[in-house]
Amino acid sequence: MSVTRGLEGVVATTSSISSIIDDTLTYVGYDIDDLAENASFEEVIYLLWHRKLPTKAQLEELRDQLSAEAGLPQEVLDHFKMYPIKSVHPMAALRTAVSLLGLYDDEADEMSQESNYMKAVRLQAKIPALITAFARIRKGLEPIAPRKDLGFAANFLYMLTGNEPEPIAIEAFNKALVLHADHELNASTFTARVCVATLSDVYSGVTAAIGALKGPLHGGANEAVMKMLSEIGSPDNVEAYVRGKLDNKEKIMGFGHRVYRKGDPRAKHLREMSRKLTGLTGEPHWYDMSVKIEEIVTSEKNLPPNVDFYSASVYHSLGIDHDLFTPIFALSRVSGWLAHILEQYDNNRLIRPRADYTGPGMQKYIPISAR
Ligand SMILES: CC(=O)SCCNC(=O)CCNC(=O)[C@H](O)C(C)(C)COP(=O)(O)OP(=O)(O)OC[C@H]1O[C@@H](n2cnc3c(N)ncnc32)[C@H](O)[C@@H]1OP(=O)(O)O
Ligand SMILES: O=C([O-])CC(=O)C(=O)O
Repeated sequence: MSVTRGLEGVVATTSSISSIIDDTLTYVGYDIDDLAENASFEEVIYLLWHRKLPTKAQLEELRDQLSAEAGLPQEVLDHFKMYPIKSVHPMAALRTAVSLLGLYDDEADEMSQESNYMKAVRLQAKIPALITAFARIRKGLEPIAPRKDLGFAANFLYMLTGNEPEPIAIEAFNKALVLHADHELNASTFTARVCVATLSDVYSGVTAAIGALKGPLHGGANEAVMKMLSEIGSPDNVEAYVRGKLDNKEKIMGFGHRVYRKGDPRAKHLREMSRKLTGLTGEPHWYDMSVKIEEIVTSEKNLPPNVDFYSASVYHSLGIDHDLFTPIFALSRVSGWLAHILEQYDNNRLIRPRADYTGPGMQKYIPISAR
């Protein structure tokens, strides 16, 4: 048997949701640059789930459904209060809470297309409520219900802080959500598909995907980037810090990618947002440090930044706690996970590769008294 480590380059499914060809990312054939500049996140959700952009009426219907499904069972809110709330990571809380949500959905195991679609709507609507409720409860604050007059991006920031966000914050956050929504067969999406290919339920698929996204080689890198920027502290310290890490053969978080070679097309949008927002908050050093890191890593290792690198300083500039960065990635990416889960159910086959066994040959059982 020949083994492809990390399944690099292995084509494991067909999909009509998103594609990466020659470093160009498209959702259903729409270039990510076009969508980032023009689309609302709700339009992108519709696009990923229906493979077409919505009409005004279809978009309104989706917005109404999301708004109607945003409430959380009281049991889930009470559960947060049982967690070691000061120390638990919000990604672990989200993973557990999504699994718990499944217990309060009477249709969790119902497998019809309509029922699975409505579970997708429910999860997309409730995940922002879960993240913001957790973020508030751990600070001793009450959760805030979403407002009907605000869009998805604005509502998240509103539910987090209780304040109506500035237009520039809404624009930046919407763009970040659009950019993170789907990404072909990345690790968390593959995890979701493997899980539901056993004909397990939607909640199990999303719970598994959150677990995969949490790791620092995947979605967890955005929080790790902010930790690195905070440790560096000032542009003057970048050179010594980065060269020290590279000399020690340590990875610089937010750089490199399994698929992109020339660069991640999402990074330039986040870079520009980082420049703008850090200027507006009077903290340009976050951007200046990031640019200096990029210069060194690109010239020394020929590794361009990925989507996680500049998203860190963008979210920081929006006043978001650093450990919420990866849950925010999940809040966007769940739209893609759900599209892939529905696609997997529509044309399912169990996903079960093989392993090349490297352990000992046949052995005879030795009784414990003789070992
Ligand atoms: C949304 C996302 O998931 S985007 C990715 C987010 N993750 C990160 O930013 C974490 C940092 N980056 C990485 O760990 C990697 O680039 C990955 C995991 C994203 C992709 O990695 P892979 O395709 O598996 O490449 P792999 O880890 O095997 O690295 C190949 C070589 O490049 C080096 N390399 C890769 N990324 C980095 C990095 N960020 N910093 C320094 N060196 C790196 C490796 O050390 C390795 O060098 P070697 O051949 O001399 O041993
Ligand atoms: O595709 C990948 O391997 C990781 C990534 O960039 C993403 O999930 O957005």
